[in-house]
Amino acid sequence: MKGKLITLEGIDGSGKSTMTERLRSNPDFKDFVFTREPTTGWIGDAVNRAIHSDTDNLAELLLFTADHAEHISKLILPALESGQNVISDRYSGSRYAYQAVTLKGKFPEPMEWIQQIHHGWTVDPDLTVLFDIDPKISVERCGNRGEQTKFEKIDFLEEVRANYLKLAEAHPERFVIINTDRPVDEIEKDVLDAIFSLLENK
Ligand SMILES: Nc1ncnc2c1ncn2[C@@H]1O[C@H](COP(=O)(O)OP(=O)(O)OP(=O)(O)O)[C@@H](O)[C@H]1O
Ligand SMILES: Cc1cn([C@H]2C[C@H](O)[C@@H](COP(=O)(O)O)O2)c(=O)[nH]c1=O
Repeated sequence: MKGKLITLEGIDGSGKSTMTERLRSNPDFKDFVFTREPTTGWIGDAVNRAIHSDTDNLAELLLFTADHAEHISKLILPALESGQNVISDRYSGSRYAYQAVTLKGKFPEPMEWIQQIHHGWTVDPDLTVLFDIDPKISVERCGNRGEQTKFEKIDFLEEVRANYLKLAEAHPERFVIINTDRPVDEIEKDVLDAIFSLLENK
């Protein structure tokens, strides 16, 4: 594969979409493919129905995972194979961090179980930028936006954050943790440093 896959991860309201828009309007990124999960396709629409309703947690994970499979085969792989760099606002890390909380008690080791069902077909990112912030701050930021998902609760997001930090500890070779309780310009500088350092080592 010739292109690089960069994913932006973090709890709700941590600033990923704000940064995605900054990168998208940066001329250095004009040839990058920007994408997101849940996707904007029909399976992504089904995911959005699930997260705004009382859907069974396992069914919800499987919908997110189906959306990921479609994303990989229709967009991620073709783009990378054609040499394009891809930036995804949320990706598999969201499943490992969020659904490991919703499926607590259903499986002895939910995060490992979820990772296992991705094995053999997912594409691991070359770089994951983890937008790290205290959920008390991010939930307050979300309060200033419109529609909320069922995940935007402080206690729940504390657990999601802990899962993200666990993933970052397990994969120091590709995770960069960025404190996003700071002005956007400062965050942007760190994000650009992380991305350019990956691309320089190509
Ligand atoms: N560094 C920052 N300082 C203050 N407010 C911010 C900062 N970054 C983003 N915000 C604001 O916080 C809110 C959430 O930001 P954003 O939508 O970028 O988060 P997100 O990580 O994409 O959230 P989600 O995953 O839930 O969609 C927005 O109202 C945004 O304007
Ligand atoms: C990909 C993915 C997402 N989620 C959660 C995270 C958010 O609460 C929503 C998506 O909303 P966004 O504001 O559009 O980012 O879904 C998840 O639980 N698992 C996933 O795999």
